[in-house]
Amino acid sequence: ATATTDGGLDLEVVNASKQQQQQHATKGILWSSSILTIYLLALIAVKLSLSLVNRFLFARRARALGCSTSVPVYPHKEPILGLDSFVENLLALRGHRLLRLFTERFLKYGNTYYIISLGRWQLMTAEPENIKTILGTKMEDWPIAGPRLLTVLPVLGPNSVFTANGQAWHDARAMIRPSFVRDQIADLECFDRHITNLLAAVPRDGSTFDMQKLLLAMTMDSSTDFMLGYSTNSLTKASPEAQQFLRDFEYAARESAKSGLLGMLYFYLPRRELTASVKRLRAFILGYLRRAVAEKDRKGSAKDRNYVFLDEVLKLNASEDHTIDQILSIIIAGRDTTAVATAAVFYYLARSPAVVERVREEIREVGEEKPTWEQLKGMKYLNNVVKEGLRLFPPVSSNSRAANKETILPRGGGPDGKQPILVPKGTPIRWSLISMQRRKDIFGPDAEEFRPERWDEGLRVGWEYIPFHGGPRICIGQQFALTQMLYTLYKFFSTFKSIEAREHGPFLTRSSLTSSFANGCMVSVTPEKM
Ligand code: HEM
Repeated sequence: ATATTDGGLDLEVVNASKQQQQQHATKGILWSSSILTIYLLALIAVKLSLSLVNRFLFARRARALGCSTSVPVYPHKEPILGLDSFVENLLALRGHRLLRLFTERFLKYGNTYYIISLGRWQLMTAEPENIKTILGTKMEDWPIAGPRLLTVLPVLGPNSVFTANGQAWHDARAMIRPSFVRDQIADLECFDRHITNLLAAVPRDGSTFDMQKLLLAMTMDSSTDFMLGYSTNSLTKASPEAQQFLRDFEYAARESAKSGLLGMLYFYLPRRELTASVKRLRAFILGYLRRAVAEKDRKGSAKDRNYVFLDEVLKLNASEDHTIDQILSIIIAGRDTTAVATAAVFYYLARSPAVVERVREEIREVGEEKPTWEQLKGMKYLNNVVKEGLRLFPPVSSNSRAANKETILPRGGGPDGKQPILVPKGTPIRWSLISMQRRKDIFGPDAEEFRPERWDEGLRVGWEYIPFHGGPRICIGQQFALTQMLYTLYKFFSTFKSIEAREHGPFLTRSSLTSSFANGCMVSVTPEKM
């Protein structure tokens, strides 16, 4: 290019070379984006082929192991993340119909089926043989993991009896087991004190009250009494610290349920309030722990009762943190469950006057103001009433685990769902006790009805009825809970002639750490002594 007076050629030349540069750049971009596209397509193709190969190999292994490869699948409209079922779950959760939705799906798709849960295949089951395998015969293949772990992890940490697996779980369970031997459970003084407080709080003028709320207060009072030796006394005169403990406990339980729902996402959300609540909960227990240490050798302490869990645990010289982990676990495991299970019995009794009459007859036969453990256990009908309540509304209505290796479940495959299936490593599984314990093919056509007499008619059940689960991790507080329920019912129907339902809407349940009545258990009583 030569110079001109106005420099025009120079400009043209510059413009031309700019254009060329731009063309080069555009070509470069196009080139690299096509390479990227080819690379991505190749990656997808490789992934797809690998997944097809894996599927093929998996199916071959399954067949070689005698497993069926045909397992029902939820008919997703959005089959990548499974957002359709997720939204359906969320809506049901908000409408307090999640448990009902689980049951409806089992009726539609079979007692074991696959569903996508936020991009991940998950198994659902209401099959006793599968649950027996997960909790019993192949427990090692199905540790506490996935949603079940996430739900309690923020509050209990990884070393509590309720969250740990393997040796850590063995150690934690061994630490608390001696505290649940029969002699302790049969000490009814503690229950008596708190049921007396509950009875005093029941309105005598026939007005409506929430039985579930009273029972939640009572079980918190009795479990803190049993564990710490001092009760929160929420039914009578809760101290400001006890009131704060109750608030923190409720808050932590609510937040835990959220973490179960949101999964790992929850751990990225700000959790300052939860951290503060958990810190206060632990400090509350620590206060009693240190007091127990100080009082260990001192006589005549001001404790509410003679047998105290904490005193027994101190003998083991475990660290403060470890002890607090276990105490918090037991309160979380035992408080709401026992309250809701008892509320469920009241819920059904409030709708079954003939059953109440039989219960009162049996109480009259015993005729004691304060029955013994043996007398309570000998009350056949009352025990059946409790059993039937726990069948229709087990407070741990649904639960889950995840496979830590490729493993076999005995049911779910083939046209009748009765053949074994091979489950890939990492698969989470959720079971629904409430759906299983209401199955008509197990409990008969009237499975949805409250009929305690069914337990006297030769009904033979094993893993079909497991409100406390089964296997090595069976609820350690089962006898504690049953005794408290029997004692509560005995004292209640020694005091009141009848109980009436004051709410007749559908059976709505709130799903949190455990299940509960979404709108409480609204009843009134007839204030007449026997
Ligand atoms: C009606 C009342 C109760 C019901 C329905 C119930 C139910 C259950 C269930 C289903 C489990 C197994 C959870 C799992 O493996 O994921 C469990 C575990 C447990 N429960 Fe209960 N429970 C009740 C009351 C209690 C009480 C009163 C206590 C203690 C005072 C208690 C303490 C525990 C503990 C510590 C575990 C963990 C056991 C382990 O993993 O080794 N529960 N409970």
